[in-house]
Amino acid sequence: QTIFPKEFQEKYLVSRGIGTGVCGEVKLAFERATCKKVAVKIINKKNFPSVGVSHPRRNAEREIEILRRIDHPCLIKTEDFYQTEDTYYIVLELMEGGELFNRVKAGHGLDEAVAKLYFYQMLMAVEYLHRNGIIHRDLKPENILLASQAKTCLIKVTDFNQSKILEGETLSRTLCGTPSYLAPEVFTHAATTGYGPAVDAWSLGVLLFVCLGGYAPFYEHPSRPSVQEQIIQGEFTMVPSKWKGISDQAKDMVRKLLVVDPSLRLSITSALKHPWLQVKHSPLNHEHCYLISDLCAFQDPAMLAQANKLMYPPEDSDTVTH
Ligand SMILES: CCC/C(=N\NC(=N)N)c1ccc(NC(=O)c2cc3cc(OC)ccc3[nH]2)cc1
Repeated sequence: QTIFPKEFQEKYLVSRGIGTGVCGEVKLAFERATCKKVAVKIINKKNFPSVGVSHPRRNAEREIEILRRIDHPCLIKTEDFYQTEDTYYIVLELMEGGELFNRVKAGHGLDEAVAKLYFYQMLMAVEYLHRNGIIHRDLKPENILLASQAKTCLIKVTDFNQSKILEGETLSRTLCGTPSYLAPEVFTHAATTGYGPAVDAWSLGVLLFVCLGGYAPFYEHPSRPSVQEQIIQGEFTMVPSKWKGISDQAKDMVRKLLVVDPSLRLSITSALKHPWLQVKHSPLNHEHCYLISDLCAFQDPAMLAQANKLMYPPEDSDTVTH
């Protein structure tokens, strides 16, 4: 049973567990003064053995640093923060819709229009992270939270435990000197240990595949190669019965993201320009439009124009809207 710091107890009344993760649990809590519902993520500093490269405490400190830096409508926001010598207590806005994982595990995919609305928001969130020198590296349905039970809702990306901050400063300091003695990889993979932002594009491809198809592209099966082998080969199947109602543009988006060679893989910015997201006949209804416009209000005007194009077909009468 988790014990909470006294000052935490004074401000919040903790209720039941609402989600579990590998590195701790999430509890529902009420702010006593306002009765406002919040989520509390409890991260035990010591609960992983200190094995492997990523030292748990450094991971947690990096995550806290990332949480402080980010501000985007599709990224989780922290409201309060407490720690004891062995546990972090992070108070977050409550995402009433829970994890995307529970929406898609039912075995069939989401409506294409809903998958598009969620995917578009994930792309905007990840594009913002990359623009701020952060690679998520652990995008999966458990880390996509839904704001409400409604199908058309805001989503937020969470869990920066595996995230990496591109060491821009060390790289720029390295490049101040005379470059003539620097090895080629300092320029190509210097900022990350072989990880580029493209890893997030691959994960978004897997996420989109699961949202549309209702099953994973790479999965354990006795008669199939290992999951790792399937991924390295980029081997996946769009089972006709599961994908028959899905548009060719949606399938094309998935295929261009699930490309093994990161230099050939669709980038996040290119994905935002893909025809599937430029539709004039978007089947999304008007409530999405405001949602997307509100979301994009945080972006630069170009993004807002982009979102409105997605939602509001041009005025000219000859545009066919299905
Ligand atoms: C600031 C911590 C970021 C984080 N994880 N970080 C980590 N694992 N290191 C994290 C991970 C999971 C969550 N989950 C939630 O907020 C959440 C709300 C919720 C509501 C539900 O039903 C209403 C069901 C599951 C839920 N998870 C929030 C944050």
